[in-house]
Order: sequence, then structure tokens, then C-alpha cells
Amino acid sequence: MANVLRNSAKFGFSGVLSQLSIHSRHGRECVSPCFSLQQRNNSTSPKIKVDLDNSTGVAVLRMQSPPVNSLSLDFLTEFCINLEKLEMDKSCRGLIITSVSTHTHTHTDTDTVTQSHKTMIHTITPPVCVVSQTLSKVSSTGLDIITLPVCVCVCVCLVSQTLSKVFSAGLDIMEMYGKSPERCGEFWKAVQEMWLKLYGSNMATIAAINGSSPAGGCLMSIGCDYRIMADNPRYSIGLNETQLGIVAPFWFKDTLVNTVGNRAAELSLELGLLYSAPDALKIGLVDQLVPEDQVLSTAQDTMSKWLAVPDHARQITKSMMRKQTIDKLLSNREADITNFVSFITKDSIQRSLRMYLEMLKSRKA
Ligand SMILES: CCCCC/C=C/C(=O)SCCNC(=O)CCNC(=O)[C@H](O)C(C)(C)COP(=O)(O)OP(=O)(O)OC[C@H]1O[C@@H](n2cnc3c(N)ncnc32)[C@H](O)[C@@H]1OP(=O)(O)O
Repeated sequence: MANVLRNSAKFGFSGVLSQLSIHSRHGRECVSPCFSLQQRNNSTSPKIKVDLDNSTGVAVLRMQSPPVNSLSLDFLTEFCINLEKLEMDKSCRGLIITSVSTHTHTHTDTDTVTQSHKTMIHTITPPVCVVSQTLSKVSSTGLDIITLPVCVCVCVCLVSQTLSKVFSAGLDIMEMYGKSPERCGEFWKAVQEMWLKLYGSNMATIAAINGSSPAGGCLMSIGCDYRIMADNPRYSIGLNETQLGIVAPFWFKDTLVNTVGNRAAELSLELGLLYSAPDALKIGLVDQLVPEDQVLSTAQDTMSKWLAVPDHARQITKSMMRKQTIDKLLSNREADITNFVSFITKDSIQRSLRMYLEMLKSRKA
């Protein structure tokens, strides 16, 4: 019984990890050094960074895909792989999803070198910062220092692009514009997968929304168990699909109805409303507003309350609340993909997307 949700979500996509891996264009598994004794299972990859704190059982997943954390096929693939890894790790009980809080995006690369210096840190004017470390051995007399050449890790941080103040700008519109039906189908399957994994997760999940969160970004937020949003007048959240001339599918709608109720969802979806943080709180689209610099710490404090509830009781209850919604997509996945592909590839819809993209660009000018 305790695994109803997990089994339900896993049924129908066994071997997803391997399928997703071959879809990834980057396909780079993350190997990163351990910087903190508290943390393990850490991974650093181009679009997502995950830190699991072993002492609390809470993982923080940071989206770091400039400029706006849009959900491309590559991003979704990486997201699902990370989620699956955490789901399988029995020591991970809670997941916080957020966007990197700085304006800079970090590319991390690793290399091994041999050196004969003591520990040292070079800070070179951005964009390059080199950190290197070696081991030295002091003789028993304390007079001779035998410096051992050792393999050390060099992290090269390239400040390459700026990440806007967004949680996620939603689905990557470029994945839906001018693409072949096959590619659109592959993309949509990854969108489904992201939602199935998140909405059906056995972990307690909290969205720490530290930026705007339209459409697919909102879906990701309402796929979590709890939402904490930065109280910043610049940020908005909602399922605004109709504003793009497209239609949110039934499982986006169901997730919204489960969160805010039928009437608010109806208004919200038909008008494609994007809510300010206070308005989102008013309709229950988010659960709590806090000053921007407290979003993550509040999520961590809140998570400890969620984890105080015995896992099995929380998981069975979550399953009871969400299983029907999940099963509806599981039993209609192929039809949903077919619908999406035939809808999105229509000339009229492609024209709407082009106009929307032009509008986004002209707003900048
Ligand atoms: C049956 C079909 C169902 C499909 C369901 C669809 C779900 C979706 O999620 S559709 C995507 C909906 N998303 C949006 O409407 C958000 C659009 N973006 C924005 O409103 C803003 O970009 C912002 C508020 C998220 C951030 O604003 P700002 O910081 O001012 O950044 P810019 O607007 O200048 O954007 C920078 C850069 O990024 C491009 N971009 C923005 N959003 C997307 C996106 N969703 N996909 C792809 N690209 C996106 C934007 O065009 C800019 O590009 P450049 O001009 O080349 O720099």
C-alpha cells in the first residue's frame, strides 16, 4: 500500500532512465568532487545542480539553465534522471526545487593535474576562477616538507551567461516551433515524464519559487507538495497557455484544479492568467510568501515539518489524493502525445507561437 503511488508512477515507464539517456544530446553524467562532508550524491551538470544533505535527507535541486530555465528536451531529460536517482536513494526523503539564486550561471569542468604546492586558491578576475588543492606531508622532525605530487581537481568556473530572475519560463517554446512531428512527440513524452515523476514522487517536495513561473514552470510548482514564493512584485505565476494561443492539456488542468479548485482554475485557464505573488497566495496557487532572501531557508524549515510525519503515512495519503489524476494520464499517454503533435504542428498554432516569440523579443527592444 505504501508504494501505491511509486508503483503507479513507475508502471508504464520502466527503463525510463535508459530511454531518457539516449535522448539526451549532452548525455553527460555528472561527476563532481565532494566539497562538504555533509553532502553526498552531489552532481553538477550543465542545467541542473543537486545537493543532497545526508544529515537531513533533503536534496536541493537548483535549475541553472540560462537565460530563463526553459524546459527543453535536454533539460527535462536531465531533470528526470536526477529525480529518478533521488527517488531510488532511500536516504533522500525530501526535495526542494529552486532556481540558482545568483544572476550568474556557472559552468563547472573538472581536470586532473599534478602539482607540488600546498593548498592554494587562485582567484583570477572573472570570468575565470581556478581553485586547486594538493596534499603535503610533513616529516616527523617537522623540518622537511615532503611535497607529494598528487592528482588534484581543478574546477574552472566560467561566468558565461546571466540567468534572469525566473524560477522557470515553462516549456521551451523553441521545442514546439518549427520542429518535426517526431521531435515534438519525443519532447512531449519528456514533459509527461517530468510531471509523472514529480507529481507521483514518494519524496516530500517543495517548490522554492524565487522568480517568475509561467506555464510549464507553474506546472512544475504545482506538481510539488508545497509552494513558497518570493514576495517580489516583478514575479508572476500561472498557466498562461491561452495567451500563447495554445491549450493546456487535461493533466495540467487537473493538477491546477487539485490545487486551487474548479472555479479558480476555470478563470485562470480560460483567461491564461499570470498572478502576482499576493494574488497567487489569495487563490491558493502558492502556500506562502516570504522575502526573496528567505525562500530557500523557509523551504528548508518547512521541509523539516513535512519530514516529521512518518513517510509511509504521508506517502499513502499523497497517493490517495493524486493517484486518480496520475492514472488518467498513464492510461492515455499515447493519445495525449498524438493530440499534442497534431495540435502543435498546425499552421495556425505555429503562427501563434511565432507571434508570441516575436512579442517576447520586441519587449526587450
Ligand atoms: C497543447 C500545447 C500545450 C503546451 C503547454 C505549454 C506550456 C508552456 O510552458 S509554453 C511556454 C510559456 N512560457 C511563457 O509564456 C513565458 C515567456 N517568457 C517570459 O514571459 C519572460 O521571458 C520571463 C518573464 C520568463 C523572463 O523575462 P525576462 O527576464 O525579461 O527575460 P526575456 O523575456 O528577455 O527572455 C530572455 C530570453 O529567453 C527567451 N525565452 C523566454 N521564455 C522562453 C521560453 N518559454 N522558451 C524559449 N525561450 C524563451 C526570450 O525570447 C529571450 O530570448 P532572446 O531574445 O533570444 O534573448
